[in-house]
Amino acid sequence: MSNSLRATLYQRFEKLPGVRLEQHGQLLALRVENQAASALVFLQGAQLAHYQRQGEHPAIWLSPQCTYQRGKPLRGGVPVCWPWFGDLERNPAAIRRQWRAADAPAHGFARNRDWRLDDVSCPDPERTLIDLSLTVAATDDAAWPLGALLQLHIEVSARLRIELRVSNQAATAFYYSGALHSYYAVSAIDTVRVDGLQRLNYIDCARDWDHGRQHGELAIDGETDRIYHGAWGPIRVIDHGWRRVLHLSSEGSDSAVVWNPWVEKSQRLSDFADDAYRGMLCVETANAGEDFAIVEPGETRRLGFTLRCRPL
Ligand SMILES: O=P(O)(O)OC[C@H]1O[C@@H](O)[C@H](O)[C@@H](O)[C@@H]1O
Repeated sequence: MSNSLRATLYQRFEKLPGVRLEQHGQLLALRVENQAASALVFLQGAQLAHYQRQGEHPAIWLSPQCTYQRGKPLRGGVPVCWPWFGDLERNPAAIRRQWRAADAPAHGFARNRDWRLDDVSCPDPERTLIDLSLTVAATDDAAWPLGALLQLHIEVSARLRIELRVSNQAATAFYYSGALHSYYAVSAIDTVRVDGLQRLNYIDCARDWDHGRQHGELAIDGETDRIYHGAWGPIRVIDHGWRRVLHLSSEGSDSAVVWNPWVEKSQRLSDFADDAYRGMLCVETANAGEDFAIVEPGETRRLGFTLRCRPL
């Protein structure tokens, strides 16, 4: 980012109450604090890295081992996965065909790019609104030669709301899958149960993409990597250790991904301590598996979630 752009951002936003720009390693971030909550959002990937209600435990988990490098997504927070979810090879042919380069980064390229910070506003002492965007122009991106505008709206208040809007700005329709890949902070993974997935069918990505069906609340007691289909209703992460419920409701999503790497995969993951799996759980608001989207020219699609933290 050029110095003049950086200076403009400081000039525009640092005078707002509770708003500060911060440099973390090579990355620029926006810290906001209001009477209800605090948050940290990186311009790279429009990645929220922290959200905590005043006086409570953090709701979002971020690895203390992050190295804050350009082009490398942070381990934790809410990475924006787009225009494909996970391994490109596991996506429908219509999505695979749109990528023209040899190497396909896991979870797409949006989380590695610099987004624009379009606006920050503080409509009242308990609410801060943040808007970021990323333009992918057909003409300057040979690897993904389509035209898209991505806009991410974040509300930091007593609740956390994140909405991704995907608009088609070109003459050709495109397909995508993706996710708001939330890493939630939990007291201890063995005291956590996930409610709201009962009777849903899932793809078990950790067990050869086998198919399964959820019976009862989900307890995490081994590597878990599942795409649940038909996950329209609210999902509750019940944390008995912190006596807290993370209540999630989603928009524009028919699928939810639940991921915890457990013992062995933790040892292989970048920027992740061997025992970090105990303090986090990903419940991702997704368009994944058979739930993918097509965007016609001029159309806009949305993917979003609202997080409410409630006492148990
Ligand atoms: O290490 P990454 O690319 O951030 O991905 C982390 C995980 O993200 C999850 O969404 C996937 O289901 C997992 O398979 C993957 O391991």
